[in-house]
Amino acid sequence: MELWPGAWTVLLLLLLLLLFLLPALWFYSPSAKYFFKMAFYNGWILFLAVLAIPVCAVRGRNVENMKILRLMLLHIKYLYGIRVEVRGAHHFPPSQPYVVVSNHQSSLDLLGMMEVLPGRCVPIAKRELLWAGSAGLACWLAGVIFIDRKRTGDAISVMSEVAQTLLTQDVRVWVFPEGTRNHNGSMLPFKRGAFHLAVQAQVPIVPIVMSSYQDFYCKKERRFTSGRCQVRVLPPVPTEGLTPDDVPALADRVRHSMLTIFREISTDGRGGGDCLKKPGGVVEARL
Ligand SMILES: CCCCCC/C=C\CCCCCCCCCC(=O)SCCNC(=O)CCNC(=O)[C@H](O)C(C)(C)COP(=O)(O)OP(=O)(O)OC[C@H]1O[C@@H](n2cnc3c(N)ncnc32)[C@H](O)[C@@H]1OP(=O)(O)O
Ligand SMILES: CCCCCCCC/C=C\CCCCCCCC(=O)OC[C@@H](O)COP(=O)(O)O
Repeated sequence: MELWPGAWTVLLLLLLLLLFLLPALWFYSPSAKYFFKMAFYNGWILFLAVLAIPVCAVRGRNVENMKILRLMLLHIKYLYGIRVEVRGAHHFPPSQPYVVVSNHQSSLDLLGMMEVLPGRCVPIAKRELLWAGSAGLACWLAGVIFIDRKRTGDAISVMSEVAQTLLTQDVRVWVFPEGTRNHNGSMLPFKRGAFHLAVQAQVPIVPIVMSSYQDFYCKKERRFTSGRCQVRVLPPVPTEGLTPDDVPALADRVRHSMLTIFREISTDGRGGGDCLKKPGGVVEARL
């Protein structure tokens, strides 16, 4: 086979790029490192999902498949040198349906989530995730509940169906009540779906707080190093006897308790900030 003469030069340049430029970028450019690490994170999850799909497909769409995904994802924290410390796991009610609510900083939340995910617990996710290739299909097979955030009525009726499922099929649900990722060192106002869900099903709410990632991860600064994160499970909040009228106060109370813990367990004691590092390594808080 004859190659176009210039092709050798191109191949040689590509080889040089692989051998020297990429490692050099890795070592000397934190932004490139951030980019590679995030690309690998997503790519690795997509790859693992390809492996998980046939195994999960044997059972069809089933919440028990979430155990398989969980086991397959647990090692990722070691690849990234992230120490996840879990506290308060004894607060999970032993055998009953409940609604977990947790803060949502980034797609890295998957690491903390898999660390504590209880049995028969399904996350509620935005519908767009269903189209994330193999990851979307794996999520669907594991029973992840998808909602269309652009159609409030549809999202609410899905949540109401979930309330029925909670009771009849003994499942737990994991909701990110901020409704979107938020990495600004605080928590967004909580949307009320999770709280309506818990009140409709009359099941407890289990709040979970993941400490700020800002010591080791900041999207804005393109910074991603190794680090540690604490996942704190708070005592369950009962909803027995509450009505829809009680939902706003309930949501505020839970958010307040979570924010207090978030500030307490985030390493700079203030829950980070807008990850703006001042000279001297002090993180300026923007709460
Ligand atoms: C091995 C490889 C595996 C690879 C696979 C991948 C790996 C792992 C698998 C699992 C991991 C998956 C993890 C996925 C995480 C994804 C996280 C997300 O996608 S977060 C985004 C989606 N989640 C949410 O949005 C949840 C929080 N949102 C809400 O609760 C919202 O309220 C809503 C979505 C229900 C509606 O939102 P919106 O349209 O903005 O409307 P609101 O203003 O919030 O509400 C309008 C009024 O309606 C009231 N309301 C809300 N819910 C109910 C209800 N159920 N019943 C009755 N009324 C309800 C609400 O209170 C508002 O009224 P008001 O008078 O203003 O209070
Ligand atoms: C062939 C199609 C290829 C698509 C490639 C998509 C790449 C996605 C790869 C892996 C997915 C990893 C699963 C991570 C799960 C966490 C999801 C997540 O954190 O979603 C964000 C969502 O909560 C809030 O979204 P917004 O902040 O509102 O936005």
